[in-house]
Amino acid sequence: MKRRDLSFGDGVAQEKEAGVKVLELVMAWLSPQELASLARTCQSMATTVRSLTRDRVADAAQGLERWPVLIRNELDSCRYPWFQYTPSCCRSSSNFVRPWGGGFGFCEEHGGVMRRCQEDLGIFRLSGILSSVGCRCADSCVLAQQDHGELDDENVGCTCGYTSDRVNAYTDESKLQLLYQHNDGADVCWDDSKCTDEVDHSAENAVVQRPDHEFFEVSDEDSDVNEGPPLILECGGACSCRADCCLRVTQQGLSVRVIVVRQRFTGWGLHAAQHISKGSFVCEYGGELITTAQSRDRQRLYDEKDGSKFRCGSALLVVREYMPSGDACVRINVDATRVGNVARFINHACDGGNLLPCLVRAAGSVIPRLVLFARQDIHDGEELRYSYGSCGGVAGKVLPCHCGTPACFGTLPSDST
Ligand SMILES: C[S@@+](CC[C@H](N)C(=O)[O-])C[C@H]1O[C@@H](n2cnc3c(N)ncnc32)[C@H](O)[C@@H]1O
Repeated sequence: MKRRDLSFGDGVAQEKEAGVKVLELVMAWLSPQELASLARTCQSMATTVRSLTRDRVADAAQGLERWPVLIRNELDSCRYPWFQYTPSCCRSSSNFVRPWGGGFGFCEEHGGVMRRCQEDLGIFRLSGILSSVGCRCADSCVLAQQDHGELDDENVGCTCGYTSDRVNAYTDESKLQLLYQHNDGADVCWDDSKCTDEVDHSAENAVVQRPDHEFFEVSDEDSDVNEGPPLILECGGACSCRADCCLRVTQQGLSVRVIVVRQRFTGWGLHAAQHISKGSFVCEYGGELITTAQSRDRQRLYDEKDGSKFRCGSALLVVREYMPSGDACVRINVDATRVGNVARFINHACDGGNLLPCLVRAAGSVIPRLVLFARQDIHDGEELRYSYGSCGGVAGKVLPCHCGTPACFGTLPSDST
């Protein structure tokens, strides 16, 4: 009898047909006892596959983070979006992300998830341009001692772990130093919206991080106007310290417990599933590193498909790193729509939200990574949010903003480039 299954393409139907023929041949060969044993084996395999699938669906991180990320939808029948999980950024053609989510786990002797990722990709170890020189610390690094922003010459400590202002990026507890004293004596705060006692809620003064990008495009934009996210230099592949050194804060994947929650106006969102203290590293914005040309093509596709396949919005982020000279910037495009991590669920808030996006460049790496730190203490259950960029949408693709903050501009930021 000719079997046809109209729900599959012709190629698949032919394969199924061939499979049925093989099965018929096998059945003719086997004794009833052998057939019964084969049936039991198949049944136990099916049970294993079902439980594997269930576990993967129950864990948004597909087993690739240090703890599972639960998914909660008590609102509607919208299904959890399918995407391949990657704890960190990857090249779009890379085959290290496997359909079953397997691959690399924590691997201390090789430097943990991040270093493994970087080695697989090769792209983070390009020598030369923009890559910083690594430290020569044995085992774990020691923070450089600073007195009012001045380096103590007697105890210079590790040569990594600085901000682009040459002050320690982290405290002794590996928290981001959100407020520090510059060597001109002035207090410097990365988080402008929280520096003064009185927060200015006007839309013009809402925190402006400039998410803009291309895999590696240097352009000559005016950095007097465009301030990119703050830059941190961490230990990396060029250093001799161990993978668990205190200056690799952002290199071990998701560092706090979170949950993906379905929400009424903003689709899926990411919530804290524990108390997160101010300055803690939360996660990297993981996804496919793509070129600017690719990002434009994909954005066009996502804009067209909005309302159908990508109905909860795409997760294509453009970031610009502004050069200290002030006359050039590097554009990085990360698309977390099809390959991404938990950061793809973090929604926008016009007042800057409770997360601070920063760029981190590991010593020996060319391309910086976008990472998110808690800019304030965050309660268990609170939604995690940051500002996607300068407020206001681009003509033709204006999406309403439902952040609900007093600073709400009314529309989501979007990139026109
Ligand atoms: C990176 S995704 C964030 C996760 C997304 N909510 C989801 O369901 O996958 C960005 C998309 O989320 C939605 N979104 C994020 N913040 C929003 C906000 N404040 N108001 C309305 N929609 C928002 C928009 O559709 C946006 O294109």
